[in-house]
Amino acid sequence: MKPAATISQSDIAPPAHESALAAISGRARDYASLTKPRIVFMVLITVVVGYVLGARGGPHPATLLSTLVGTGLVAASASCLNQWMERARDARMRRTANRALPRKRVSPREASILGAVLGCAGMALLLAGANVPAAAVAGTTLAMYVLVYTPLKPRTTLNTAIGAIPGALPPVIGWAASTGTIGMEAFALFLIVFLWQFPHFLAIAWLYREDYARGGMRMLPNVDPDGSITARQATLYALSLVPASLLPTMIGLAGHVYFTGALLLSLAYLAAAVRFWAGVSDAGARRLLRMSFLYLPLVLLLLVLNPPA
Ligand code: HEM
Ligand SMILES: CC(C)=CCC/C(C)=C/CC/C(C)=C/COP(=O)(O)OP(=O)(O)O
Repeated sequence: MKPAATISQSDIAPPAHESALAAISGRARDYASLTKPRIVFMVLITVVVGYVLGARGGPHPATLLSTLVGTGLVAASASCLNQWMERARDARMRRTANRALPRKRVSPREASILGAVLGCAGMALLLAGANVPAAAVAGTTLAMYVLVYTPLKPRTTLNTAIGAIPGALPPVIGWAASTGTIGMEAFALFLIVFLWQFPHFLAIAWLYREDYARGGMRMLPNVDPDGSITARQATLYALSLVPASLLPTMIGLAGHVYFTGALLLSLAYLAAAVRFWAGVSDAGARRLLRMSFLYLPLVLLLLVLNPPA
């Protein structure tokens, strides 16, 4: 029988090419995580909706593709630069301490270069493959997110109201890419996503209030310990989202099935906010956050599926 002592490391270690592949895929995962892929995906859904509604009757696949890839790259750049700027604060918060920068799996220099390259590539693609209005809105979105919202996070609780502007501009990018203009319809899409964000991030701000305080971020729950103002604000914004959700039908952008669906969904979102307000709790905030993840994709789907009669 072969004595145990003769079993060498090479008997159990993976072959060299396999560990090299694992190291490369680990690196790729670290870089990809800097782009917050799930948020970029959701942002791109709002872009598609803006584009398709603007292009009813004749979407141009090549322009749509350039718009999506271009905006995706710009949004990825925004997240990357945001994490580069917040690396020290992210290290102090549990939710973000495991990110690639605080864990030192990617260097600040690499992240800033990646952010700049993604941003330039995305802007160039939008200019070449979409149009100037779409590129201008995307550039404004990037600048507002990175140069205004991100530096304001540790300074004022108004940061989120300002961050909601770049958050709501992506459907306008889509609309501008397909129509070359920014009109009333683009404003209706902007308004829905803008108002939708308040209950979304106020629920998050409540759930992570201790974490935000550790990181020195000024969020409403940090100056509102019993959550009454936070929950009231979430409810008021959910309430204003009810008429805003109906606007697309009123301005001839969507039909009556959309109207009914949007009414029911916005009332359900409002009910979750009211329930959170009636008895502020983590469970209530979690329900409201889950409802936010349900409301937006469904309303956007109805918008695309139900054109005006
Ligand atoms: C001021 C505006 C916003 C703020 C402060 C905000 C904040 C956040 C935070 C902190 C999370 C992480 C929650 C967690 O880890 O449990 C999150 C998740 C998410 N947000 Fe927002 N958000 C905003 C706007 C938006 C917009 C405009 C979209 C897309 C249209 C969006 C889509 C998402 C998605 C899809 C997730 C889940 C991502 C994941 O699980 O990785 N958010 N948001
Ligand atoms: C085209 C383009 C530039 C699109 C960008 C749109 C975008 C990134 C929307 C997200 C909005 C937002 C304020 C997210 C929260 O970031 P956060 O910094 O509060 O999140 P964190 O605390 O998890 O870092």
